[in-house]
Amino acid sequence: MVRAIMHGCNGKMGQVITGLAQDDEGIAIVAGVDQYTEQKNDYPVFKSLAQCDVEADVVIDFSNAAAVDALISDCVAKKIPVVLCTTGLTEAQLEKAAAAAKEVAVLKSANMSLGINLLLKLVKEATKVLVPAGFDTEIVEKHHRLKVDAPSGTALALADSINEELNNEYAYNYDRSQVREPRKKEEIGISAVRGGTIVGEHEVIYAGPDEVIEFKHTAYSKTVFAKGAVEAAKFLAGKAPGRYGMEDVI
Ligand SMILES: NC(=O)C1=CN([C@@H]2O[C@H](COP(=O)(O)OP(=O)(O)OC[C@H]3O[C@@H](n4cnc5c(N)ncnc54)[C@H](OP(=O)(O)O)[C@@H]3O)[C@@H](O)[C@H]2O)C=CC1
Ligand SMILES: O=C(O)C1=N[C@H](C(=O)O)C[C@H](O)C1
Repeated sequence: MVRAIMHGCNGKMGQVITGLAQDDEGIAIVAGVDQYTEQKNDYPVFKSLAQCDVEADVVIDFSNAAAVDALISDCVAKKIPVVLCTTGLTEAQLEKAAAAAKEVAVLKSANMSLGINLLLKLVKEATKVLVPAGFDTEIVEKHHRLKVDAPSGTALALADSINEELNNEYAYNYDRSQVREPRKKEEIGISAVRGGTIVGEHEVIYAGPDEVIEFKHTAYSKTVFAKGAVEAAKFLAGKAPGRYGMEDVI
């Protein structure tokens, strides 16, 4: 059985994963880390990973970007693999995660669902055919009103996947309100909608001459992300240092 520490254990995703792990004989949450350590879990909760004295095989992280620097340092110090799911990381944090992967196994993914991980591949095929034929690419993401980062990590991952097929020559446009000019060809538009309890929707729109093709993924519950994170943790426990992704798990 894989022993996991849940970083951000009292948050929305932390609690869904805690529930899922209770019914899974392949994984046990042996400790948690959160800002407030009041006891609502059947495992001990610490204020930081550094303070956690419980032995574990892997850390699962769903917290917030401000917590990730310390998390990465603590994982390296303790030599524990980490499944990094928090979004909204800075360039410096992404570089820190890449450097940490030389010391421990790091699996970073903005979206743990099967559907989005398939879509990341499908958009490459679509881009290859459609962009040279004159199609423009726009991404629209929708999330619940409590989400603090925008655009979503998934929207950025989709844009990166598309841009790789375009030799990374396209710029991302998040806001057209400040200029009065036609859309540039070499850009990918990314728009964010926030409201209510929307779990997560991502649309990739290819708009061409007289025709439009749209790919859409809708998450109906946080369980799709939680299941992916649990499988990723089982996969990562015991792995050699290096960078891993959900494509290695699925
Ligand atoms: N990769 C994926 O598939 C998915 C990624 N996410 C991402 O995961 C992250 C968390 O999402 P969600 O659970 O909805 O958010 P929540 O805000 O509900 O949960 C985050 C938890 O982390 C806690 N936290 C804050 N600072 C620290 C710290 N220094 N150490 C440990 N814990 C801390 C928060 O405490 P407090 O409330 O007191 O601040 C809160 O309990 C977000 O970045 C989100 O975008 C979400 C879903 C899927
Ligand atoms: O904050 C969320 O809820 C989600 N965040 C992730 C992201 O930023 O892409 C993944 C998912 O869509 C839910």
